[in-house]
Amino acid sequence: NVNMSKAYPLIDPYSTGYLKVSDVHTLYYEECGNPNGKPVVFLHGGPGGGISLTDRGFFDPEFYRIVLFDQRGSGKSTPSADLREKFVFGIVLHTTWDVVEDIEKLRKELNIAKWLVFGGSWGSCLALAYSQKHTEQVVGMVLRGIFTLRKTELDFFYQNGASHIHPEAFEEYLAPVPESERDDMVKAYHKLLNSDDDDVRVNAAKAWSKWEMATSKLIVDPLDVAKAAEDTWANAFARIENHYFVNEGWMEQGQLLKAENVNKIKHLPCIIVQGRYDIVCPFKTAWDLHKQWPESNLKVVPNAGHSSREIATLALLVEATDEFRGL
Ligand SMILES: CNCC(=O)c1nnc(C(C)(C)C)o1
Repeated sequence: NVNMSKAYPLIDPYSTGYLKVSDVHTLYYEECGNPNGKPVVFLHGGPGGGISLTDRGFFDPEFYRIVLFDQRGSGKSTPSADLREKFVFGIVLHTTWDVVEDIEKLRKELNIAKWLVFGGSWGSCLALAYSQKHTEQVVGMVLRGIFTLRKTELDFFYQNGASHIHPEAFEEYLAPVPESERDDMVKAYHKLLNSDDDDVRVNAAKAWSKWEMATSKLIVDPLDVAKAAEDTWANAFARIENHYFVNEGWMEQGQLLKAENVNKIKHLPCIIVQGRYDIVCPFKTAWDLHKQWPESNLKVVPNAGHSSREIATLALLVEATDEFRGL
């Protein structure tokens, strides 16, 4: 029952494809809207969340060449939930920086020189990492629910913080973890999500995913919670998220918020849309980013949580992409 009233029509792609980006991974991507329009790339959350039909609705299809893709291991990209970067003796696992380069590979495949970058939650983290590394390819940024994988951010949501707002859902999230291991939930879930026992792995993936889907909106949406019960989706979402969080995104603490890195992109137009009551990626991180980047246009949604699909948040995101048609 997602109210997409402010969104653009959910059009069909005019082109879809698969792009091999490494020994292991092939990405699914789709292009919607105007083939000759201004390019925009949509970076989904999670990581591991994959794109959804409704993600097309943030952009004016007559104006934008809308590029959406499932990041490695996510959605229709293959192999699902695979954490490996390459097949070599011993295991080399993929990192944030491999995904940053995947975006570049896709951009070149589509013969795009520069594009607007749109990303929420993990997508905002990836957008910051990408734009700070490939600044010349970015014309502007629309960011939502700012997330930079600092330990304080991860602790708030996965250990002790959001649990005070949703204690009953948190008890379900705790359930698969032995009491003796509950002092480090991300580490405990890493064991469960990489178990050789399929039942243990899938059960943990559903519990991990349900915790996030039950807390993403100010008013809990049963449809979101139901999504967490889909085995394949939950497995990819949980395994990939946990893999990135155990490694704190392969970034120094606060790296994306450091002046030396924000200064690389602060000349770019940027609109930040942040729910006041976002308990998945609390407002503090958006505030820290804005203080480092005062030129960014911070829009606080007074009656929203984390999701891009809460009505007021969605409206501001569409307003932002409409405004950036003038870039
Ligand atoms: C900690 N993960 C936050 C995030 O990136 C995220 N939250 N919800 C999503 C989906 C909409 C992709 C489920 O992603």
